[in-house]
Amino acid sequence: MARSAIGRLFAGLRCLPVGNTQLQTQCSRWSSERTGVEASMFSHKPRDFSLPNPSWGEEMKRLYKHYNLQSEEAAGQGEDGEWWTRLPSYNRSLKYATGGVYLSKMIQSKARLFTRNIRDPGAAFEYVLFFRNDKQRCLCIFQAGHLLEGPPGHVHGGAIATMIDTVTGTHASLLSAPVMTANLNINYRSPIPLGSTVLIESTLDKEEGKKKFISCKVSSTDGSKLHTEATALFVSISVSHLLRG
Ligand SMILES: CCCCCCCCCC(=O)SCCNC(=O)CCNC(=O)[C@H](O)C(C)(C)COP(=O)(O)OP(=O)(O)OC[C@H]1O[C@@H](n2cnc3c(N)ncnc32)[C@H](O)[C@@H]1OP(=O)(O)O
Repeated sequence: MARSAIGRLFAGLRCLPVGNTQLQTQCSRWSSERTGVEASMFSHKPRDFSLPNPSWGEEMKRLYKHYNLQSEEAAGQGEDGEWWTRLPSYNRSLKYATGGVYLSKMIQSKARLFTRNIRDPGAAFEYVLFFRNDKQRCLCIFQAGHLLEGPPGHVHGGAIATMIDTVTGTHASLLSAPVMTANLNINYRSPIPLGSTVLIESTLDKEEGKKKFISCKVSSTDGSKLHTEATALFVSISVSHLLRG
């Protein structure tokens, strides 16, 4: 019972991140044809955290416009060429799941995505993710807020790791969800000033069965400074993997 409810939830969630109105509409339709559980998932309009807010600095806004424009132009151009599509981003995914070792009522009602759980705009993780149409690359514009301080005036290494895991994990999920991070190797090359905007780019290196190898780099927005490099391994899991405890 619990497994099938969560399986349906994952199927629904795979539709959610794709910033494609047609696909979302199809998913909504698909869901409403099934049980009321999925229908209720789409009956409200959750907040999309990757839309501009007043905390965004000039560089964040400029880059957002740049990549968003590519999506809009591509939409009018058909299937040819390369373009980026923005991914919407929500702060919860478990609300309607039932049962399971971890899915107590408390968790169902209070679970929030780690990077989206601070309401104060600009205080922590401000980011927007785009994926390229061939899904070989993802790109994230990230503005690091004052709550992410590590060394004075600079971003905490754990916060950087969180963003790398988020970008590469989202990338792997786009290829085949659900996945979990099996391995993450990070080299910190130069500190990231607090409040600055950086680019996080992930590239699919190879796929081997259940494994996806993804590399990632964090750099200044003009590309002149490499802040961080990483490689990550994601392994596809069955939904029952999350229920084992
Ligand atoms: C929409 C919102 C998106 C937000 C994105 C956020 C992304 C965040 C992602 C995470 O942070 S996940 C949380 C952190 N990760 C974990 O807690 C994972 C804990 N580890 C596990 O659950 C399991 O170890 C794991 C799922 C990774 C693997 O277990 P399995 O039993 O499924 O795999 P198995 O042991 O059968 O290994 C499968 C393959 O992977 C390889 N492998 C597994 N773990 C490895 C490892 N650590 N290093 C290298 N290789 C590894 C393993 O050798 C094997 O290779 P081969 O197929 O070639 O034989």
